[in-house]
Amino acid sequence: MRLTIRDLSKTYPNGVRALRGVDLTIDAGMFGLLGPNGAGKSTLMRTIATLQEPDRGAIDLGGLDVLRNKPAVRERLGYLPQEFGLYPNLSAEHVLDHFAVLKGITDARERRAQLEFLFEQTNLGAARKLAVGGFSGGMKQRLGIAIALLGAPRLIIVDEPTAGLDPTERHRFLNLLSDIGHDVIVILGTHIVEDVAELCPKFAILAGGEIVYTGAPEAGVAELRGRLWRRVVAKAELPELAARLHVISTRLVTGRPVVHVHHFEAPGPGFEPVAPDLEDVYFYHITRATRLAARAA
Ligand SMILES: Nc1ncnc2c1ncn2[C@@H]1O[C@H](COP(=O)(O)OP(=O)(O)OP(=O)(O)O)[C@@H](O)[C@H]1O
Repeated sequence: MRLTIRDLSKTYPNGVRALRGVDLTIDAGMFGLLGPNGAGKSTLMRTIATLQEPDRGAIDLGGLDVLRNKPAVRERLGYLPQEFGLYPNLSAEHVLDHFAVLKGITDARERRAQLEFLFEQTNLGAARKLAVGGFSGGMKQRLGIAIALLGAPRLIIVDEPTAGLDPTERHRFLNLLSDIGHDVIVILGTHIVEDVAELCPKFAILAGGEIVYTGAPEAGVAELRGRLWRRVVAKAELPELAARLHVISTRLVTGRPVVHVHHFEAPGPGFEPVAPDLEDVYFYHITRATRLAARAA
């Protein structure tokens, strides 16, 4: 199964260009879609999920033209949106059963079997009779993924699923995602770099509606090896450094700013080499795109 996206563009009526000629090829397995707030991740995922129209472009799912065969795509799709409401007084079992019917699983025995399996998989068995209004954020997200997994979808899209979860629930959720079959395409949209580092053999970075990087996390890290430098700086130095060098990030380490700079050799006294990680890859490509856009303007 392969998902191919070609030249996908979307401008909202207010003039925001949310997607600008997006090209992506996504094979079975976990695929991370990483980008800052407003990058266009939700727009891209909603378009793949047939919930909104692009202005231009094509999407193909294993030979199926997604934009022209929406009902057929929906049969193969599981989608966990960023925000979703559930009737708070209904039990988890009632909710899941209801969505199973909507998904077209009309045979009662088949529906029972799927509910058993999904409550087991999402570790919500003990809570199935409880009203969802009392669920924690993590339980709600796990119920959301159970809903998305109904009907054994071939394409699963989850939008920012770990935002707001505590570390225990976040790990539980990521483990759950990693257990989904390997012959299924799972697109994980997130702004959390560690989610991608922990789960995704392939990923893309979306910034300003454009794909600015796509590949394997290790390849992205390898490209930066030997080109990354760090230095503890005074806050007052930052503007001058940023004007002169490609500063990819400024982090506070025990209250003092530490810059990471992309440069082919040591950029000056006091800089020491640093081994890149995926966060550096993310910041490098985001800042590079911003610099290129500023130069073109
Ligand atoms: N319905 C809409 N009408 C107008 N502008 C929109 C609409 N939906 C999104 N946008 C704008 O399009 C851009 C991309 O939004 P989108 O929600 O796709 O980004 P995102 O990467 O998912 O961000 P976030 O993580 O904040 O949800 C943003 O500038 C956003 O304000």
